[in-house]
Amino acid sequence: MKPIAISCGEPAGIGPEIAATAWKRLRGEIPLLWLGDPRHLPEKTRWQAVSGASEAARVSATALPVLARDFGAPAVPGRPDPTHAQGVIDAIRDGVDLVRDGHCAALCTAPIHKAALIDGAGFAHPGHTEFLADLAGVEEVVMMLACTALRVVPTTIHLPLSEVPARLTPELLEATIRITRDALIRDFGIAAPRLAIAGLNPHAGEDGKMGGEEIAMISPLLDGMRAEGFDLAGPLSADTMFHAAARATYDAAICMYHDQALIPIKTIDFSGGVNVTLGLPFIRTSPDHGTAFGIAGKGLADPSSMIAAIRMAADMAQARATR
Ligand SMILES: NC(=O)C1=CN([C@@H]2O[C@H](COP(=O)(O)OP(=O)(O)OC[C@H]3O[C@@H](n4cnc5c(N)ncnc54)[C@H](O)[C@@H]3O)[C@@H](O)[C@H]2O)C=CC1
Ligand SMILES: NCC(=O)COP(=O)(O)O
Repeated sequence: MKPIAISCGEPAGIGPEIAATAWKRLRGEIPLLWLGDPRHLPEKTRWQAVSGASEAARVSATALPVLARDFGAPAVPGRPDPTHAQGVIDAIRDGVDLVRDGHCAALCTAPIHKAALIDGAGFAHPGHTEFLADLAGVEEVVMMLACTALRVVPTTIHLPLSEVPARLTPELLEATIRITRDALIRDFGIAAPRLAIAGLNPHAGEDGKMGGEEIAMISPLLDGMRAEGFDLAGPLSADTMFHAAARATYDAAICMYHDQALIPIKTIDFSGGVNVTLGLPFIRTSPDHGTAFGIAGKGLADPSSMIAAIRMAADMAQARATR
């Protein structure tokens, strides 16, 4: 198979070390191509500079293939350096180009420190999700986090909580539901996806006594989409839709804002969760965690989520190739 491109992420975080460990565990199984400055990899990493994806596919069983960029300076674990910011952004761009041009099967991004990119390079996006949508020229994309026990989707993503109600429009919620359902069918092999939709307010608004968005917007939209054949439950109380028996009734939970979606999944399975962007013209996954500055460079980082993200990218690519 073609390699999975891995963008380096924040060099002062755990991204380089979990990519190196993931290569050790996956070599011989999934070819990789790491994009970044090789000085930022752990010292003992067995890596090899390559000129592109086909060379990466050949060497990946014996060394971590690296498409090298010079970021100008080594990294100090835990201390992001603003001079690295442009290199971090360029590595993501390289990954997108490799995947869009058909050289790599998918892109798996290591975590970035958003503030460092904003301060160091004027990065205009709150995260990969929005940046990748911009690079792909796509209006609407969806963030989904998935583990064995749960899939969650935040309808609004990287927003201050105070801005959520105004940004939560029927158009956005409808697009989120449609993109999620299409992806569950296409990439996750679920023929008739069941979606559970959270309310915004406590007790899903308690019949309008604790907020009006459910009655005014969410319920009418869901009714209209049910008439079209969508299998939708809700709006549901967010506090009671994530226990095991409730999870068994749906394939993905559509939530109204970031923490409503991410707290349950990171609580249930922090090490196995994968962040996947739906609605892009290419495959992108990522570990569910961030840069973990406190443990960077200490050999303590758990590579499980990165490995799960690479495996999911490879599985999605395989599924698309065989259809
Ligand atoms: N996809 C991305 O680029 C993401 C980037 N971030 C960024 O990461 C930075 C730090 O965010 P935080 O909220 O502190 O979350 P974090 O996930 O970096 O850390 C939260 C806690 O989990 C631990 N942890 C995280 N990953 C671990 C691993 N693989 N093994 C062992 N322990 C691990 C950390 O040591 C810390 O105690 C922020 O700048 C945030 O924006 C956060 C999430 C995703
Ligand atoms: N909390 C999830 C997160 O911040 C990941 O964002 P993105 O960089 O994948 O858009």
